[in-house]
Amino acid sequence: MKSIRKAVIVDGVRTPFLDSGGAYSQLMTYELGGKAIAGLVSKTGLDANRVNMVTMGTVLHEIETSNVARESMLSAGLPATIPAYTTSMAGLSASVGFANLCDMIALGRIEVGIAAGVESFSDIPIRYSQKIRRAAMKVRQDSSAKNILKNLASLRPADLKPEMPTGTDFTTRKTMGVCAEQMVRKFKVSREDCDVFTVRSHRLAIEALNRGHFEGTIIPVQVSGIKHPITLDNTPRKDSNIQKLSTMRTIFRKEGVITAAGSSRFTDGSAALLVTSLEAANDLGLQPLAEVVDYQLAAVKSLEEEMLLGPAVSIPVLLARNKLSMADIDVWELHEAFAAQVLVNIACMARSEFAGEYFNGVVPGDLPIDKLNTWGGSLSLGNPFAATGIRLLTTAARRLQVENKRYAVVSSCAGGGLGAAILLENKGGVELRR
Ligand SMILES: CC(=O)SCCNC(=O)CCNC(=O)[C@H](O)C(C)(C)COP(=O)(O)OP(=O)(O)OC[C@H]1O[C@@H](n2cnc3c(N)ncnc32)[C@H](O)[C@@H]1OP(=O)(O)O
Repeated sequence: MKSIRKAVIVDGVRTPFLDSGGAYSQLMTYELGGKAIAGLVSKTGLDANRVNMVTMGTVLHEIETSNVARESMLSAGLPATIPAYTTSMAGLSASVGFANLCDMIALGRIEVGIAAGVESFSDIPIRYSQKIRRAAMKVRQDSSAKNILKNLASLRPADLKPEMPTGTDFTTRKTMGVCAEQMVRKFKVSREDCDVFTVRSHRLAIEALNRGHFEGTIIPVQVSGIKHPITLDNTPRKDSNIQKLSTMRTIFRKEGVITAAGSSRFTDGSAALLVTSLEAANDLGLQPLAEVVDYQLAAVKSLEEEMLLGPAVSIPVLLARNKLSMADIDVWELHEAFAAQVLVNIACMARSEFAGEYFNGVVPGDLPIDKLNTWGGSLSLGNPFAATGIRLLTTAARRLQVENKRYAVVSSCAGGGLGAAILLENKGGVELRR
């Protein structure tokens, strides 16, 4: 067994993120996933033969390509000899693949990995109802005309209705929006603060774009039938202002705080990131953006009241283990599932009334909003679930270099009451390859 080694993030890319139902509708999920992997290899100039493992997270599994990681890397033209596997942990699906690769690097099992994520809400697995599925299985066992007729007769017109994935949590039978509103009731964040946070997300995304922060990391995607390659996200909105947002109706609860604007949208996109051992990066002549120090996966106690409290249950544990305080972190990247959900997590960690229940009486502290998601977030950039995890890591690693800071924390909530926090450290200046 080799000793523990350092994993480093070399670089990351993503496709433009597009509202679902748009130009990526013609692509199957694996094709979209392949675009990010191919873009990463091309951007870094990596000899693909040096890649030891590919992971790809996805939430909406397409049955034909159940190991979407494998199909995506093959469609990207990577050598077939590289193993690839798909990771699934709701909104943390890509993050857990990334964490796996870091552990494999630390243990000396691999040197070079690609961690990717993909989501297409335009090609979702729509199923027949359970009654039809059962009847089909019975006919498969006995395909006599008598049995076919018997099973057909057992069906009602309503059974023919296809089942669409609804985004409803299986255990609680509630949508994420309803769950977020339930958290708002306990942690008391205001509609006004949610609107301000949403406007900020769009403003910062547009500013980051104009300042060129995404240059080179958003790879152009050519889709057949569309004349020009797609080069930009279509999600940030210039009309996201307080005047407009304050008049919008709430979506998930009449007396609630969450509007369409304050919700991340169903988005298509993919992202990929190169993670290597420090030695391999040196050997390949690649300058790492950041070292991966540690990560924490966690889950909440109550799915009813805390579904999207993942950051608040994972960040304090991660920081305590690394003897860091909230104030030691200069770069924060949190997934914005809903404006209200981000504010609830911040409130939970900052307010003494929750310290006893959640943190053994110790208040983790204030998460400085001026250091949070300063290049926009999921509200403005969109939320192709698994690809978001990789976008957050790439952004955090690049922000560390652009802002010349030491520590970054990336954190996400996820369906099923899951949460992750990842600690990155900048170990030296890098001239960003744009
Ligand atoms: C771990 C996790 O990530 S959990 C989170 C998982 N994600 C989710 O659950 C997704 C939640 N989101 C949703 O369900 C949907 O996006 C919804 C229901 C909130 C909204 O969907 P839609 O009804 O399609 O919203 P739509 O895009 O039509 O917007 C409604 C209106 O608000 C306007 N609007 C939406 N966003 C903005 C904005 N940021 N600024 C200004 N106006 C806006 C639209 O223009 C539209 O106006 P119109 O009616 O005049 O055309």
